[in-house]
Amino acid sequence: MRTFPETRVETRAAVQITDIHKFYPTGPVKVWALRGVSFTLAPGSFTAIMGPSGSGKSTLLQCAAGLESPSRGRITIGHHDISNMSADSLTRFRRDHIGFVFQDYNLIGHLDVAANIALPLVLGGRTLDPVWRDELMDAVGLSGLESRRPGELSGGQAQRVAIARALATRPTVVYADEPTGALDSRTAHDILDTFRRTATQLRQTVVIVTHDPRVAAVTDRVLFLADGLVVGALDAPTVEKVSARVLALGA
Ligand SMILES: Nc1ncnc2c1ncn2[C@@H]1O[C@H](COP(=O)(O)OP(=O)(O)OP(=O)(O)O)[C@@H](O)[C@H]1O
Repeated sequence: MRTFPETRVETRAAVQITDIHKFYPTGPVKVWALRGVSFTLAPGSFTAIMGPSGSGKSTLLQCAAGLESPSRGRITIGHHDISNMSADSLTRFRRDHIGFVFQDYNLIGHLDVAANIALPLVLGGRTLDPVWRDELMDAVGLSGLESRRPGELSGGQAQRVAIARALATRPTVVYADEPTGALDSRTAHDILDTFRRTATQLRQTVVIVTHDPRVAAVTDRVLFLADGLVVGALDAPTVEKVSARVLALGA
């Protein structure tokens, strides 16, 4: 496989999350999904977020990506504080600087694979460099499927299109919610390898939510959430160490 063509040089934190709170107004009772989460991610780092069901993982990812507004706290991506951006600025900023792999892929049914992958660039008035497109297609194992429509893909292939689309703009940070959930173990391994190489070679910051200790063990650092708080972190994780922490949290 070829190497990625470009290296980003960043001098400060790629992502800074400061004291994020988030509640959902559900009837008379507020549900506090996040209750004061702070952490910093270095450029090129690969981080997993784990925790029991309902601990706030998806909410944290959505807030960190500017898809949900936190009730309180600050989120900085590169040099930009996204917490105070107008809706229009945030939409543009997200398109250029933040990649997001949704659990249900969010592919456009009437566009083929190549057009789905190029979409974030096209929406911003740009085109996808064909060399980079081929690198991406190769990296996620989709070469030859450029003309297929999402309805003609398996779940795993659709997920890989979503990942390639999230990487297409070479964003500062890529978030992925359970990115290997629908994949067989070989493809999951290839996808994790792609994330690992983009993190290392592009200095692209990658954050994934996962329930799988084998997936978390591929990352540099695991953050553990419980009841809307970061309750622990594990550097240089192994399957055994992650499993032990997960067990202790009752995840
Ligand atoms: N749109 C919403 N409206 C109301 N409550 C919500 C909403 N989204 C999430 N919640 C609540 O916020 C809390 C955190 O949910 P979240 O989906 O972030 O957890 P999670 O750790 O990702 O869970 P899972 O592993 O089951 O996906 C839960 O109590 C959940 O019920």
